[in-house]
Amino acid sequence: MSFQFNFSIEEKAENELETLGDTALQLESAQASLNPGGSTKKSKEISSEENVHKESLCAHEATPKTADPVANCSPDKSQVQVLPKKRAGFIVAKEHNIPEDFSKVLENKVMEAVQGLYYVNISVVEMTLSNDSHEEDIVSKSISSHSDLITGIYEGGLKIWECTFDLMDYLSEAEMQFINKTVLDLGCGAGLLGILALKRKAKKVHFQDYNHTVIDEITLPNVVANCTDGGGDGGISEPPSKKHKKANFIPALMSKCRFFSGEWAEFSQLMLNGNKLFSKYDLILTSETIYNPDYYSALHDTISELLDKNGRVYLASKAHYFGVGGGVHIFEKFIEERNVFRTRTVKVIDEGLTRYIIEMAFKISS
Ligand SMILES: C[S@@+](CC[C@H](N)C(=O)[O-])C[C@H]1O[C@@H](n2cnc3c(N)ncnc32)[C@H](O)[C@@H]1O
Repeated sequence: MSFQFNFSIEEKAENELETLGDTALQLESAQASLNPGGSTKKSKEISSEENVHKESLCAHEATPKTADPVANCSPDKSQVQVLPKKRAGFIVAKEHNIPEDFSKVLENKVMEAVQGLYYVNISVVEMTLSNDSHEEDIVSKSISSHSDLITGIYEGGLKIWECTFDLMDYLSEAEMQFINKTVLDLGCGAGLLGILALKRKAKKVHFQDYNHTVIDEITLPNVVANCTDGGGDGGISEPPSKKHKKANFIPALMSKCRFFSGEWAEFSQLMLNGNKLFSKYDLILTSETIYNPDYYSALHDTISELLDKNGRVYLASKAHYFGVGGGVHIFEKFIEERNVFRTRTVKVIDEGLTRYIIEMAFKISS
């Protein structure tokens, strides 16, 4: 089965897109920017209003830029607003059906590429969604509150966050083996970590995000766009280039994937209770998910319930998230107190605000 990427953008969007620059418009132009420079940092003014926290979370907008996204994210410039703390827990978990016609998923999407992976241009998604009245309405809420995080409402999955690239680098450097592994991209957002695992021949890859809009508008399109052979050898290593406008879709790859939205405790219940065939994960990959200590309990329990007893978690995080209060050291302390997992720092990225890759495993495994 083959399909053609459909980039039928409405006229208005197309006009507005011109302001994004040449590379935003075409998938094939994205091919030219396969270096890690496909993203840039988010830098917003910090309001002095009470109750508005600032933090050094650094999301990379999926807009075409040329600079290195990681190097671009210096802590002093990367502050974004986050609205007042409120516990998440209102979003019930559900599984998302994969549409039969995969090409529909890519309609009105503009793709870019980074490190050999496709991802949707977030500005175009935002434009499309902000014109629609949408059930979750996270785009309008995020724009109107000038925030990349609205606790309990929107948890940041529309953007690609810096540590995703750190973890991708680490997985490559460590030559992580995915063959026959069941993998969870936890708090997936764009889903690049899960897509990497899929490309490296994982047996199954599950994607989870808090917001269903993120799964439908970002994660699913990204996975679909990467499940092509680029007109080549039947693998998915090369995305379609300028010469290969028709991408050959590989349905078997999509059949390895499942998509879920909802709060972590709810997700865990859905997998354990509503899913007789569920087998625990060999690998859980998670990036920039420990910014809020209020979520640690749910995160810890979800991992302990869903990870195979010999499984491993690879977690990427900044040292500290100003304003929200989470970070690597406070998370490790929490884990230590619970006494279920052991943690090991496997990589430190010492640029600006230090970032870490942490490995977690059960203390008692076979
Ligand atoms: C800052 S975003 C990071 C997205 C992506 N991993 C990345 O690095 O680009 C944090 C992600 O964690 C997930 N998340 C945060 N808190 C959550 C919660 N309490 N329940 C479920 N998911 C949550 C959201 O889905 C969100 O996409």
